[in-house]
Amino acid sequence: MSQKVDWANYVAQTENKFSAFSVQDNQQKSEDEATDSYNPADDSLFVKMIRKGLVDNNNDIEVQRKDPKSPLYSVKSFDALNLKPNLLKGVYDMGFEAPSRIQETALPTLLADPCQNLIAQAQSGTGKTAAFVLAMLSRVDPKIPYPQVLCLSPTYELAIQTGEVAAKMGKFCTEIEMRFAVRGEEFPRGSKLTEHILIGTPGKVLDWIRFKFFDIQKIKVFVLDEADVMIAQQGHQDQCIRIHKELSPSCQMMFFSATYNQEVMEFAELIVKNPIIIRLRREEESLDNIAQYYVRCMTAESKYNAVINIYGTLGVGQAIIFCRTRKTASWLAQKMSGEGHAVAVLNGDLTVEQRIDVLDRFREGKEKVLITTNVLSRGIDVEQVTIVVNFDLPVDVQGRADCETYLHRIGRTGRFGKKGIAINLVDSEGSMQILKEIESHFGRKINCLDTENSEEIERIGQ
Ligand SMILES: Nc1ncnc2c1ncn2[C@@H]1O[C@H](COP(=O)(O)OP(=O)(O)OP(=O)(O)O)[C@@H](O)[C@H]1O
Repeated sequence: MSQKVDWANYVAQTENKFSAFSVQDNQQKSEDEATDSYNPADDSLFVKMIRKGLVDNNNDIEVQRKDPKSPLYSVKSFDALNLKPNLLKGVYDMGFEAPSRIQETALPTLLADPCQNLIAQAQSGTGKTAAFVLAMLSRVDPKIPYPQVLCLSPTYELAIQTGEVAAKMGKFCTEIEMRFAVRGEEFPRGSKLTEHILIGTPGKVLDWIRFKFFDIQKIKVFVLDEADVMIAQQGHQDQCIRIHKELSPSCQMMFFSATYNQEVMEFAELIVKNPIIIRLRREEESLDNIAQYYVRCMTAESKYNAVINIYGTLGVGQAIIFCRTRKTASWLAQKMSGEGHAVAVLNGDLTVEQRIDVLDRFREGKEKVLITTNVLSRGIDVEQVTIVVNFDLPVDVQGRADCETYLHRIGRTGRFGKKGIAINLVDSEGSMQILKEIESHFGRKINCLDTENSEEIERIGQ
């Protein structure tokens, strides 16, 4: 597939990304100076506990595939899914041996003739991207030189990642071309796009519709990745609905996400005509392969120490730490890197080039820890992430538990059946309350990591 993307555009030119930090040391100072009952002897116990949980991280995928309760369960092979030979070649070239449950169930619907609309839910890291990318590539007629498939993602990074998956899968479909519709991609007025697939973010796509760079009526497949946040009022509803309204009534709709709350699902069913719906029961939403814990950290110092301890457990793995605000993320990154730890920060303060550079470096393992905000909570796929830390628990604008964001955040580990650990730092009665809400929402116990309780050591590895 010839991608008309100037990759150099996406590579950061800046030598020192940390210069973009807005350091808020003063704001944190009083917390940092607070005394703490922290005991260095706890370190080794804590480290041992986490390491034990990650021993044997190569959960046997074959075993999971044969377990009907697993999201990786499948009875078919890729050969049985009626994919074009060059696509099948691409799938096998990526090292995929068999489809996951969502791939096996969604693809026959997505490839059926006449085409069917689909609203699909599957757990994070279980191959939704591959499912809709295969459908996108299958539906293209490469002989017609204009955009026929439009895929929207909530963030720049996710659009780029999806494009990279499409490029790999379509490696042998050399006649298919695609274009990113993201910040930084500019055209002279009057231009017409000739690529078959557009992958982008809603704002840029709306601009391109307005400038008539392509004819939205000719789009025959419309994919919404992270569909719930794309159509939620607090998310990108305005822009996505404006795009959706311009589509031809015969356009095939494909909505994918790991989460849909009731309200969002009702809205999705309103805007998608006669959809096939693949849904999970609440108790199926969180994955067994991600062990969830919380640590009580009643002072800023003990929160910071917990992060340092977790850093010490990483071995060959990597961690993503989620903070509520850009300020906290920058403060934490600077404090850690100031003490010689290999960490990076990715938040909205950085330019898009810097953001993609940070993510690339993290993927290459140059930094062990990525400190970020909700901007990276969804979709980002980095196989070696073994630990996710919620430095701050996710809350909505009213300050209530944001269970959907929680699930997406912890889903940055435990990709495709691997083992992962999610650790929540609880720093007040309020955050304990939020943790309890999350626990009862998913009906899953989040265990306390008590560094003085050696029985925990036994439990965490099971
Ligand atoms: N059939 C398969 N066999 C082996 N690996 C696969 C298969 N399908 C997908 N993967 C791998 O699993 C990982 C997770 O897949 P993907 O990113 O598509 O998950 P997702 O369901 O879209 O996750 P999220 O909800 O976080 O967006 C990726 O690294 C992908 O390459």
